[in-house]
Amino acid sequence: MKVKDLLKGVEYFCKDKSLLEYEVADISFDNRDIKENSIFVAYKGVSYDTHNDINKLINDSRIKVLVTEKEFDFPTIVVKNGRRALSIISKNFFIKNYEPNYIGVTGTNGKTTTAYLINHIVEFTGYKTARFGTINYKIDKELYPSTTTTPSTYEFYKMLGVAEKANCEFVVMEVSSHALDQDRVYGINFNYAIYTNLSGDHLDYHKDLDDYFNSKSKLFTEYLNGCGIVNIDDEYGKKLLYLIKDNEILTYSFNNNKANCFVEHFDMNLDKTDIVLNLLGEKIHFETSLVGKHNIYNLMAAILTAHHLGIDHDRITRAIKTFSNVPGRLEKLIYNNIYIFIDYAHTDDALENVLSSLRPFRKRRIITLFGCGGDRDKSKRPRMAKVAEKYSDLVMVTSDNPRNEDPEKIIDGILKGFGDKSKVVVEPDRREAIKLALKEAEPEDIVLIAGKGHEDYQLIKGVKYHFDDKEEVINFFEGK
Ligand SMILES: CC(=O)N[C@H]1[C@@H](OP(=O)(O)OP(=O)(O)OC[C@H]2O[C@@H](n3ccc(=O)[nH]c3=O)[C@H](O)[C@@H]2O)O[C@H](CO)[C@@H](O)[C@@H]1O[C@H](C)C(=O)N[C@@H](C)C(=O)N[C@H](CCC(=O)O)C(=O)O
Ligand SMILES: Nc1ncnc2c1ncn2[C@@H]1O[C@H](COP(=O)(O)OP(=O)(O)OP(=O)(O)O)[C@@H](O)[C@H]1O
Ligand SMILES: N[C@H](CCC[C@H](N)C(=O)O)C(=O)O
Ligand SMILES: [Mg+2]
Repeated sequence: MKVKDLLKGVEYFCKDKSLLEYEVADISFDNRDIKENSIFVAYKGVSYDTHNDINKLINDSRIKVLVTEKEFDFPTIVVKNGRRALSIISKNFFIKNYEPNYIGVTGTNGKTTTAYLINHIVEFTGYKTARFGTINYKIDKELYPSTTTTPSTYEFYKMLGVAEKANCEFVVMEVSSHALDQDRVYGINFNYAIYTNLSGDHLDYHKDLDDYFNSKSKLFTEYLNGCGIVNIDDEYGKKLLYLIKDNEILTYSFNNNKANCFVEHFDMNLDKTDIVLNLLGEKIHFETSLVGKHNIYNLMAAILTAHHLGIDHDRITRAIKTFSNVPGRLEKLIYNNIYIFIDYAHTDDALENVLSSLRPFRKRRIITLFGCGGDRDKSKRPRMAKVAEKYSDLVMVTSDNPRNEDPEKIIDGILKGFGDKSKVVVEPDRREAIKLALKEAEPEDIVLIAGKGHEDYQLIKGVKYHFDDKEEVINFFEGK
């Protein structure tokens, strides 16, 4: 493709116009992965600035043209923002004329579940979809491993190119605060933007909660051209209402009857929930295998979206009835009448939601096992301990993904949050900790194994080991 065609929609300055006439075969942006005959886009990233390698890059024969954020004493194409340029260049390279219905979900918790629900309802209705998120990326029936919750911009547009060829009419995706901050989806106009909630997480990356919120709100203020769907039980959700301009807004709340969707009635046990919602004045009654009050929020967000898309209520309720579960989200296993739940709760808010949902069904004890990820927000560690202590009869503190941190140090951070350590057991080896928890459990106990959900690995000092909470439970009881 010609460089000038790749640059359509990018503001640039180029002294040597002949660069624009070059033909390139791919896009590069990483010095460890330079493609033959490519245009290289340099930018200052979170931890690395490829401008520092410019002298090597200019002499690399695989690179035909360089796009930079500053001028050098050799010709480059100069742009103000390299990340944004990379997004538009990737879009022009991979996509021809693709205008599906884009549905983006953001918020601290509930993105994956809400995106799965929406995707399911839309597929049930007969549309072809693409879905991007934490667990995997899906294009029609094809699954791809997920790298980050929202793919990097190059990967994102590459996948959209595949979705275009597969004629997917919908793209349902999680849009993380990191992705918004890093312009990974720059170039897309979302038809729907959904806000779930905001609570303490990622404060290693974002300066504070307001900064975290500002990144999330970009989905509504910069990327939305359609309908915003907002949880108004959340304080930041209320703020968001004032920021959304020139777009329709639909709201949801548990019991605020001024919201466009709220709960009239619900009846929940550990297997299913029966719900009556008020949906823009009409009652909608359905049963779901999802449990937990937080999932009612996810359901409201999904149902509002489906309703606005014009999907009739009967079809929505039938779709929800056939929705089984999201892997690793309150995934239930029962052995010897012990109820074991695997859940991805890795923030205090998520843990609070899950444990407060399980607590009413406690016949005997609640045993909670969790750890915290290394190289991630340290402030959530003691807060998670506090929540675990509040709802549990026994807490097993272990490792999550230590990454490059010392597991003992992470555990020390967690232990600071407990008021009373008498019901806390520490076992840094997650496999051993799961065994201990299950050995300890007796019929009618509830065991919550939190933090890793669907993950089938453990990251320790740069090495990815196979590890799967669910597999550990099955092995324990089935003696493998
Ligand atoms: C901190 C962070 O978010 N980093 C992400 C970000 O990095 P960045 O673009 O700023 O890149 P950088 O590492 O500073 O590098 C800048 C440039 O130099 C290049 N480079 C870099 C290193 C090098 O040796 N050579 C080199 O050429 C890079 O390719 C890039 O072009 O952009 C990259 C591409 O989009 C991401 O892969 C990378 O995610 C890292 C791997 C990561 O772990 N991110 C996590 C925290 C994350 O994004 N999580 C969110 C939220 C999950 C949730 O919702 O809870 C997610 O969306 O998954
Ligand atoms: N609406 C919600 N409000 C609060 N907590 C929730 C909600 N939905 C799910 N959770 C809790 O958060 C965990 C993660 O849920 P989910 O994967 O749907 O969220 P996510 O936003 O995609 O998370 P991540 O950013 O880690 O991918 C669940 O396992 C559950 O414990
Ligand atoms: N998207 C989240 C996932 C955390 C999952 C948890 N198991 C951990 O490793 O901390 C993050 O990257 O912070
Ligand atoms: Mg997710």
